[in-house]
Amino acid sequence: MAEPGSVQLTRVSLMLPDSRLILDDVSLDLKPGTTTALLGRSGSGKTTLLRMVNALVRPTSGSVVVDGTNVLELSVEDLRKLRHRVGYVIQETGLFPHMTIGRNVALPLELAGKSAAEQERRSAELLQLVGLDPASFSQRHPHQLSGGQRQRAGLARALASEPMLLLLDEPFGALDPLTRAEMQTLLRDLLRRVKTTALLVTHDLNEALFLADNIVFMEAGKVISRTTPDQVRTSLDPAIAAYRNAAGGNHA
Ligand SMILES: Nc1ncnc2c1ncn2[C@@H]1O[C@H](COP(=O)(O)OP(=O)(O)OP(=O)(O)O)[C@@H](O)[C@H]1O
Repeated sequence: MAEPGSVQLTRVSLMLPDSRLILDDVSLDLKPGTTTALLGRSGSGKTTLLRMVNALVRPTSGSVVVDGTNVLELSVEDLRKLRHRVGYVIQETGLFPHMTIGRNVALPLELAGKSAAEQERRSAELLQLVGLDPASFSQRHPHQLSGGQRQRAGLARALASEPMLLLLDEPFGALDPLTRAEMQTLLRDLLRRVKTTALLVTHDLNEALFLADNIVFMEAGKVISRTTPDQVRTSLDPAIAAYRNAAGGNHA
């Protein structure tokens, strides 16, 4: 039996109807409880690859296996169940604007059939966990929060269903450097505590070095290097050295 949170993408490619090859024979193996960062230039295919994990994008060839199950063969109903077990955080948070923060965070719990009391209790606990005082934030709407606070609420919602897998697509891309550093520390602490598998798309090498166990570099739809933070810090590979030089280095 596959361990919860294991992910194997094997030789996936995506060719668009106009014959553009967006992903070219990419394989990725995420071990349970580890964090993998995808780094690469804009347009190299990082988001597309991440979205393949929960079948938001389907490859034209190759397989996508989560917890031992080929997600490309799942029924609509089973795919829905799988997505409930996957936390998804994007730059724009995806919070519903017409719902309060408390309701937004509780939504996965409601979908999982939890009682109203349980939803309220867990939602307050999760807000606390990401550093938002429930008494002050539960009843507000997303537009009444700063970008950083919204990102915290988005993270709380992603954690609500105790996900086996967290997909993080440039989660802190829109934040100022100080708030971003705060959120990176928060995420690192959370990842250590909840021990979920995580896949992080980022442009920021320092973010990858700070958060990830494994770093995968992409270029033009291909994986060009699979490394670890320690290897990146000392690598003589010119492509990796170029990233290092561009990043300057604060967490590294
Ligand atoms: N639905 C789509 N239809 C057509 N082309 C697409 C679609 N989605 C992505 N692409 C193209 O696929 C390529 C890879 O896009 P993707 O968003 O995966 O890159 P990325 O590495 O995440 O970029 P960024 O860092 O800018 O977010 C780009 O050339 C993009 O224009």
